[in-house]
Amino acid sequence: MDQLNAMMAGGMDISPYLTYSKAQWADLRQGMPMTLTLADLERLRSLNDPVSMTEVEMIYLPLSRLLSFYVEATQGLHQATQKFLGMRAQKMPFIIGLAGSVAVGKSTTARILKTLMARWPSSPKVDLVTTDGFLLPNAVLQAEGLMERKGFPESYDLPALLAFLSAIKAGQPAVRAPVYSHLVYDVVPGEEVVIDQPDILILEGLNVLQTSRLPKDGKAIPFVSDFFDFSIYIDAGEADLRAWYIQRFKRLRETAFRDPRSFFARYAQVSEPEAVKIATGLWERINLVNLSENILPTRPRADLILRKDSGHQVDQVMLRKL
Ligand SMILES: Nc1ncnc2c1ncn2[C@@H]1O[C@H](COP(=O)(O)OP(=O)(O)O)[C@@H](O)[C@H]1O
Ligand SMILES: CC(C)(COP(=O)(O)O)[C@@H](O)C(=O)NCCC(=O)O
Repeated sequence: MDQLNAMMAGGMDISPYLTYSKAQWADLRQGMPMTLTLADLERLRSLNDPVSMTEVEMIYLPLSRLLSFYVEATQGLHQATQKFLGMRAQKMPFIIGLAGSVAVGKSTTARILKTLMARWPSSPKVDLVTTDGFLLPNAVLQAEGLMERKGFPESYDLPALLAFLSAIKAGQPAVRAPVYSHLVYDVVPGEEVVIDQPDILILEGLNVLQTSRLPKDGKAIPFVSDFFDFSIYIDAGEADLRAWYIQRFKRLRETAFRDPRSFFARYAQVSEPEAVKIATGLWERINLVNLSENILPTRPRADLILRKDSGHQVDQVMLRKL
């Protein structure tokens, strides 16, 4: 600690990250071939996310190259342990955690990375799971007074998420995960996804880097991030996130909210100023509080931080060096 203080007093750079501008990061693509078409990108992009082919070239291809090195190195390390122990070679899935605020664009990034990695020459099996499936059902949230805390740590079935990750890491076949519907705003009873021994799993969600639950009864509870081989945090300023959330809400009024099954169907009927007021309220009461209390504090735990500018474009990349 004394040494750390001395370094800080001496003005030494002790940031654990290397920081790259967009252009510097883009250079690190090197020979990584473009394997996405514009049609692929249009299919992968979420509502209100203007991600472009240039963004894929400059940001996601270098990241795909970096991940290909990490996956190979991690598999090599795992094989070394198995060789040392005289064990039969067994596959160990590489797990990537993807965190960030509501409306930052995690889903689009996750789907682009999944597709790019699945198209590596080794054709790995890549799966994507979102943590919303592990939210407690609305009936439970209502009974516990947590409807306005959806997305907060206490709104998830953490033991179920940890059991899921531990089964995946152990290489178990056909591991099941529950499914959430944004349309009905609830977990879908009886619906599940089956994850069958992937080479790579992306786990995407607001709180995947969170650590705040302290051991109960002296028993240590693992963090979700203990299962990660690599983690990414998508970062943006609060004013931009708020604007994107409200813009998306307005666009959802013209699309998903028109579906009579939509939990928010009533918001398709109100005037636009009224809808903006409702979206601002949801942002301020729920998502902003969650961002400042539970999500943003986890940013320094990520291996890589993608920072977006107000146009939704990544303008800076920070890669952990320590
Ligand atoms: N009320 C809603 N109805 C339908 N789709 C929604 C709704 N809210 C969010 N979505 C969609 O759900 C996905 C996840 O959204 P979110 O949790 O805000 O994360 P992110 O924007 O970081 O991907 C996005 O693809 C978004 O378009
Ligand atoms: C479903 C979510 C909690 C995101 O869950 P995640 O997949 O990140 O675990 C979020 O998109 C959400 O709906 N938040 C509640 C407040 C709101 O309606 O905006």
